Amino acid sequence: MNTKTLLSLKQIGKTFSNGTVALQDMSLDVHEGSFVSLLGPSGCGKSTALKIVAGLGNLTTGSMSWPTASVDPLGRPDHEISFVFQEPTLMLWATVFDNVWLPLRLKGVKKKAARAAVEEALEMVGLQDFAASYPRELSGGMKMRVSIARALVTRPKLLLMDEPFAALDEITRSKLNDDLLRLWQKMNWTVIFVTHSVFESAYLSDRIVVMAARPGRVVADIAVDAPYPRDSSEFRSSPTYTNACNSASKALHAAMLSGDHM
Ligand SMILES: Nc1ncnc2c1ncn2[C@@H]1O[C@H](COP(=O)(O)OP(=O)(O)OP(=O)(O)O)[C@@H](O)[C@H]1O
Repeated sequence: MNTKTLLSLKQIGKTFSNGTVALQDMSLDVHEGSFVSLLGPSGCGKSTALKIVAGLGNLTTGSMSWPTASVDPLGRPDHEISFVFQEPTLMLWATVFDNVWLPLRLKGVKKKAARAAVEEALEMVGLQDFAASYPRELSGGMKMRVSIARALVTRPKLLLMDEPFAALDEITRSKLNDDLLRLWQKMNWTVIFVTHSVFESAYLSDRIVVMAARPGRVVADIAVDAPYPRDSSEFRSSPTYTNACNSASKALHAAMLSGDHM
């Protein structure tokens, strides 16, 4: 396993101007190529942590560093992060192709020059035949696939996913879980995945970081020591999966008792 540290958070804290302590003393080293889930009750700071990693929010205390990544003069990783949100956030008036082209377009890449990359991204998520479709013509799962294609068209090193499948039905979610794992292995990404689901975190990740609220903090760090690819039915009935679910459930339960997140 790769043990190079891609991202290091050292005792980071975030207090919003209204006084809410969204994160306190959060430390986390994320290894290159790992799949880390942030699991926790509502309000424990999962999204805040993800936004800070994406450079979308400032730290109040602590530090964040990228020991192995190339960085710009402000210390931000250079074009290597993509973000996938719970809502696909597609442009409804634009075709699937144009939606996926957007991140490249924002970097000044013309449509013709972007064509190969967009087509490759669509193929990776199984939507090569839908380039000319509009979002209204797609199912919820397909819209999320477009959102993932848009995230991977820039070939990111780190993929940040904020409850990407939470709004989908169980079957679609399970299929997208498998497709995500397949892509993760193929693309050699590092993934930080926010979820409320113990089962999803245990199925997907090699590490589950459990957080508690008020103040948002890390309360458990659970390794899911099983190789990939994970055969869905076999892995879900394995002791490793069951133990990971039990440990994560217990930690989550304790986290919920320790916070007044109701
Ligand atoms: N811009 C903001 N201003 C003030 N408080 C905020 C802001 N954004 C988030 N918070 C608060 O910070 C805390 C952490 O929020 P955050 O969205 O990171 O939690 P979360 O774990 O992602 O929750 P959920 O699972 O419900 O999405 C919450 O108490 C939230 O109300």
